[in-house]
Amino acid sequence: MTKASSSPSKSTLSKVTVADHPLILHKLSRMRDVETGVKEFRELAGEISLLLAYEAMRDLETAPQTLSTPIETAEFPMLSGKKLALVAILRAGLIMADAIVQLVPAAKVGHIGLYRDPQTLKPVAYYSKLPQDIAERRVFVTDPMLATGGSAVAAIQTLKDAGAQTIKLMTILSVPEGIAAVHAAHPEVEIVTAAIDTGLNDHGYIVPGLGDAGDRIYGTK
Ligand SMILES: O=P(O)(O)OC[C@H]1O[C@H](OP(=O)(O)OP(=O)(O)O)[C@H](O)[C@@H]1O
Ligand SMILES: O=c1cc[nH]c(=O)[nH]1
Ligand SMILES: [Mg+2]
Repeated sequence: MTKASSSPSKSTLSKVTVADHPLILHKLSRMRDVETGVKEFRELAGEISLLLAYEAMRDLETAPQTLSTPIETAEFPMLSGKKLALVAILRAGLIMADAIVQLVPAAKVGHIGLYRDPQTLKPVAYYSKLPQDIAERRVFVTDPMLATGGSAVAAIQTLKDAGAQTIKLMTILSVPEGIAAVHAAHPEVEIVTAAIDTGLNDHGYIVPGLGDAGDRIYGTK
């Protein structure tokens, strides 16, 4: 039996935040359970995504704005700075972006379609649609699984090619191999994840993991 995710709080890895809040860990354990069905799996993925966004967006800028409460007029913090974009790596990342957009409804949403070839484990690109002003936005890339890192590396490169400059990667499960791959290719990209698992099996699946996230979200297996 593998010991599940004993990642250090807030991580000691540079540029990696492990959001190991008890609520997140409990929900993640429910997601891992092979008995958890499609409906609950989706709900849990959405709930964890909201909690991860709380952590990932902690450094959003605010600026004081003058407002009147029913009691008095004063200055209060409102979001300022760069506008936001959520970019989902299809398919599985869509569930995260769909949840997070509830928190930041003015964010634009981009989609990058990639699937991992089961033999080579290399990402195959099949779609890309990004906000035209992506260069001016803070970008949060969403994908529940960071395994070999090939998909995240490719997606971030697509974003950079389109002009994106400020990019954070949000994942539910990561492994050291995937984190290393992202940081080898894109050292400045911060990663916010719920857990860092042990590693990968011979098929490139995260161990102990939760299986194929896309298949579990969409019921395709
Ligand atoms: O780090 P990597 O080794 O690249 O693996 C991670 C990728 O694999 C999964 O997508 P998948 O290819 O299964 O596509 P799907 O979301 O359509 O199921 C997952 O959602 C990531 O995008
Ligand atoms: O464990 C894994 C690895 C890649 N993609 C998944 O969906 N799950
Ligand atoms: Mg999949």
